[in-house]
Amino acid sequence: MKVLVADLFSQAALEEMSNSGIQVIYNHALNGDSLKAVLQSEAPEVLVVRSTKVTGDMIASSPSLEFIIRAGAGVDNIDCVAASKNSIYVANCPGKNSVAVAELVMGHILSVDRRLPENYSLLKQGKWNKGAFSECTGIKGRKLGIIGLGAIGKEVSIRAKSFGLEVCGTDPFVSSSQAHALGIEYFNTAEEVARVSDIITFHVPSTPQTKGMINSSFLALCKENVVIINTSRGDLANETELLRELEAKPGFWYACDVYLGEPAAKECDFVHALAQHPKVYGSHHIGASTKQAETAIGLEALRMILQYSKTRKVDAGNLVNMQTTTKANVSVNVRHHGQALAGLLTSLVDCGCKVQEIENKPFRDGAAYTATVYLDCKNLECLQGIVAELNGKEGVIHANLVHLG
Ligand SMILES: O=C(O)C(=O)COP(=O)(O)O
Repeated sequence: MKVLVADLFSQAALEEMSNSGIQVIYNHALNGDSLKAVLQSEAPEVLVVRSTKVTGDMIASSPSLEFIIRAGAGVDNIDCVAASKNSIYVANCPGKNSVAVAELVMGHILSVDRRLPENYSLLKQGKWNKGAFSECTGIKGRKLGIIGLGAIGKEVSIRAKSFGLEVCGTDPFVSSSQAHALGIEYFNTAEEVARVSDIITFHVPSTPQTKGMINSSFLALCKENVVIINTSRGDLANETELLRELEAKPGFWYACDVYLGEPAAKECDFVHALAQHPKVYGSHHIGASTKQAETAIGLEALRMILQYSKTRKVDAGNLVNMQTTTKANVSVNVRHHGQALAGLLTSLVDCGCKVQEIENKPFRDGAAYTATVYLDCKNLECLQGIVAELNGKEGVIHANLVHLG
């Protein structure tokens, strides 16, 4: 099997890949036309990228391609629709860079609070000004709002709590009971989080629902001195409105790792109104750029490549295309409570479903239980299997699955 790795990638994973008999082509400088040309000339079956853009045009003109791996979390740099149309799998490496991103978020929180970048720059200019920083608030006891309680949001919460922050959050795919179990105050909407938080950090992918969500109306709900942190994607912010609010509200600060129109080149000039704004602390999209995260991601990509070379299959949990996000409702009528519901929930989670809500008032004999789950079509098949199995179980009168589309 031939694998093209077209981005910076873990050396250990590259070596392991070659040792496993995989033919590896490694060229992290490939981009745009040069990537398209190598896809055609080398005809790899697998392509591994980080933020390098994989366009529909590249996909359509690479008949050898079977599998694209995003060595990271977000897959918005890959034309997943074109990949699906061409029967090419796309998979990511969920959770493998979460700690690295959460660590960066803590860095930004502390940087804004203690004005670390100004501290450095004054000293570099040969100036001492202890008095300039006496207004810093401190973060203990302040409220952190987390928009998106997935793998990264959870890691942020763990670290924030150890700094004494109170944590609240929202996520349509996480139930209030799951959030409470993590010690997170749960809200149904981002707007509710905005009203109560001193610092708000975003950990959602770029989707039609999340694009532009950091805008004037969201910021109007926030406290005057709010700090917003965006390490997710640049397009979550409406940068024009954000810049206007930074001017209008003296106490409002923004810290980010991501920007609209981020350069494809690893090193170049970057003149950007937000990045250069005095009340914005920025980093260079380095959230995942730790050796630890790179190794974890590299090994996960390697695991998938080896699995794919043997079975031509991709783990459902990693597969991000060939499916649409869909909603289903599962109801189970039980004759006696047994383990039916607990088992159902575990199986749902095992098959990759995110349980949104469960009306599981105290177990009662003869009761009906309902779970609304968001899942992938791929997992729908798996869910159908679980429901069929439940119907054969002792104590279950009837299990039903309604696909809500
Ligand atoms: O994993 C992600 O979604 C990231 O944004 C990390 O980006 P990178 O792999 O460093 O280009």
